[in-house]
Amino acid sequence: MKNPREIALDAVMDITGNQQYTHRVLSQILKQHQSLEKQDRSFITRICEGTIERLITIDYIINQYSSIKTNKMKPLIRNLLRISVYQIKYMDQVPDSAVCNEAVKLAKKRGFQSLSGFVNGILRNIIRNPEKVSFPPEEKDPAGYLSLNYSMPDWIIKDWLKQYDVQTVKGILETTLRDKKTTIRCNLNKVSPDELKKMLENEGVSVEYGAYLSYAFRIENYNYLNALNAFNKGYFQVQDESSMLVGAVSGIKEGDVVIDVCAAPGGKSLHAAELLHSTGQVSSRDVSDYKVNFIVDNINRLGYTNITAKVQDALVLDEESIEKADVLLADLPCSGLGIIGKKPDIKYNVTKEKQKELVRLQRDILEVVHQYVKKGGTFIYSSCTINPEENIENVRWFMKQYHFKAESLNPYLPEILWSDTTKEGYLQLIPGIHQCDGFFIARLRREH
Ligand SMILES: C[S@@+](CC[C@H](N)C(=O)[O-])C[C@H]1O[C@@H](n2cnc3c(N)ncnc32)[C@H](O)[C@@H]1O
Repeated sequence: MKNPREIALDAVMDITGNQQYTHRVLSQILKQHQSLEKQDRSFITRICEGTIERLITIDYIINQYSSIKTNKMKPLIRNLLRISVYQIKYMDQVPDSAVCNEAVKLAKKRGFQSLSGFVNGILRNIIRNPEKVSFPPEEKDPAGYLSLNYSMPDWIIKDWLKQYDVQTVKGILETTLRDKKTTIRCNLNKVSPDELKKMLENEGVSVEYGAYLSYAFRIENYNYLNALNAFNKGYFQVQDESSMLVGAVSGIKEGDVVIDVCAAPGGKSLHAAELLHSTGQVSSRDVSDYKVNFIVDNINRLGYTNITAKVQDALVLDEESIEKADVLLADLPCSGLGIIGKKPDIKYNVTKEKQKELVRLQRDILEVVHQYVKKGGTFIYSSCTINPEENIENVRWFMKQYHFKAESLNPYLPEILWSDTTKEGYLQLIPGIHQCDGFFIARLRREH
């Protein structure tokens, strides 16, 4: 029988060894161990997510106490040390000595009797001599300092420091590590925001209002979503407020035809269906059956009747859609640097080369899908990244190629989000400056 620490160790082994996504591994593991208490589930989740999120910092710390560097250690020992250091440094509720004893027991249980002394020595040394860790001085090496302190690859920090001042970069990094609430959109077709709030609170969930939209809430203290009545009844959809702003600025009117070309799991399509108030039609598309099934599940749960989902590769022209959309949503695949707080794996997987490939893919998709917009229709381009090449530079490129004009977002946005760029038709949301994920939205109108 495995205890929660061993389950967490196996999850971290799987994530780091097989390059699996943290959220997928966690959801599989938690499904396999459904009988676990809520407390144990959150303990496992916290250790896995936290260890992956802080991996650069944790390895840096271990390497200051060990003559054998983490990349030369046996994978089990390396990951056992990693989850233990995470608990020692970032989880106050666990006594350090217990973390150390449990790690030694686990090393023995997993066949590493001979290395249990090594594990014990390193962890005891970290506990006894915390001052031994030294980070590069911030003034001399800001990128190195920020990278090691906030566990972010060096090249990403250097890129951000070219675009933003140090305080903004720190804000992004701090928010990314801190902000762990789930944001939800109230399904106004079924329930009012106040009713939803009461219902969730009656189910023991902590609920806060969103920062920008009256139908957005931030929730925490629930076991899992499927265990909530309000979720099963389709009273809400998990969606970040930044992503809800796409619906807010789309200007969708009753009777409109909306096409969403990269839609799974359906956040923006479903919001569009709601904004149509049971009229019009949303065609929600993604590249595979696997992806489209997520949209279908959400349509069924939320109970909208004016939306259909189908497999359609956005790179392949769908003749029947040409000039059919009053509103086209293109929320394209991107480097995801705005949602690292929710998906920590992104920061380790993305590279400069991958970002360049994504820009090419985004432009290839735009070349095809812009044809679906009616003359005079609206085109909303969005992404969940803060990389300008995938955002404003793509929009500028697009406007040079095609007859589309940017339009002010201000009539649709809460005043607090107004800026020079929103007047020009685009909004770059930055974690730490804005109270939501990093996200980009541009609103364009087809001229002829
Ligand atoms: C940023 S996500 C979309 C999120 C979604 N709009 C929402 O609000 O829930 C990008 C999506 O693009 C899809 N995608 C990638 N390449 C595609 C292609 N060639 N055709 C259609 N969809 C594609 C991915 O499967 C992914 O679901």
